[in-house]
Amino acid sequence: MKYVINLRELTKRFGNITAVDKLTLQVPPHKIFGLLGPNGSGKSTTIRMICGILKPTSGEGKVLGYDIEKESEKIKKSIGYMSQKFSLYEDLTVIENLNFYASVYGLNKKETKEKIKQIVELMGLLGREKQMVFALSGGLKQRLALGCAILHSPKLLILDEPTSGVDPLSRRMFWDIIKSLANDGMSILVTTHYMEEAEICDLTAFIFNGKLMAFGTPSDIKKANNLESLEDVFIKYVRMMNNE
Ligand SMILES: Nc1ncnc2c1ncn2[C@@H]1O[C@H](COP(=O)(O)OP(=O)(O)OP(=O)(O)O)[C@@H](O)[C@H]1O
Repeated sequence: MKYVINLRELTKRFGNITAVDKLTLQVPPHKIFGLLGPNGSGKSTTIRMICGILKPTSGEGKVLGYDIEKESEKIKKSIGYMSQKFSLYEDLTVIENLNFYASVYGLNKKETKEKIKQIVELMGLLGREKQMVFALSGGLKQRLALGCAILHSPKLLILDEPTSGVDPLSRRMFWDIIKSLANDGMSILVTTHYMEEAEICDLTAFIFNGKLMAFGTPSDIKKANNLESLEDVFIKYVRMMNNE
């Protein structure tokens, strides 16, 4: 497969608001792809269309080779999704949460046992299997949520602001895991407001008012703008959009 995400002129309007405006981009496999933009720029709307849960007003898109309108069920089964809200059951233990998601994904007994063992180790949750989720720190909850999102070994993992509200050490550990998943062949789409995280991505896209402003590697985008950091690029675009 040439592209895991292939969008052509993808557009979503809500009444007279154009949340996503003729978005065209292609993301090759095995990359960490960062979707960047200020609040309300259209990132979540784009992600909802990519996941097949929101129909575009016009344009088209393929995700893992599947059409986002006609084959949304196949997309839903092949992707992993984690948002800042974590979707964990607070009154269940770590292992009960993992078992629950394994059954949702239809894993058999043997797969469940093997996969959970692997994930508990990878996420640094060894020894905490029987702890209740409500008693875990934000960073541990975040890694457990990530573990639940990858139980079915998705080819594409979508992370919507996954590190909001967790401390710097937890963020560092989280990104080390993301990098190792990408090294093992997973493709990753991540949105973040932290530009130092965006610098880690292999590819980034900046969207403002639903429109694509830049797409490329962090170093190409910095070079094209003659700036030293993605934070400077981000600020430049915000000022341009505000006509400052
Ligand atoms: N269901 C909806 N109905 C009406 N307007 C919507 C709906 N969903 C999003 N919007 C509008 O579309 C625009 C893009 O919103 P979106 O949530 O995609 O932005 P975002 O980049 O994800 O923002 P944030 O960083 O705050 O999560 C905003 O103006 C928002 O108010």
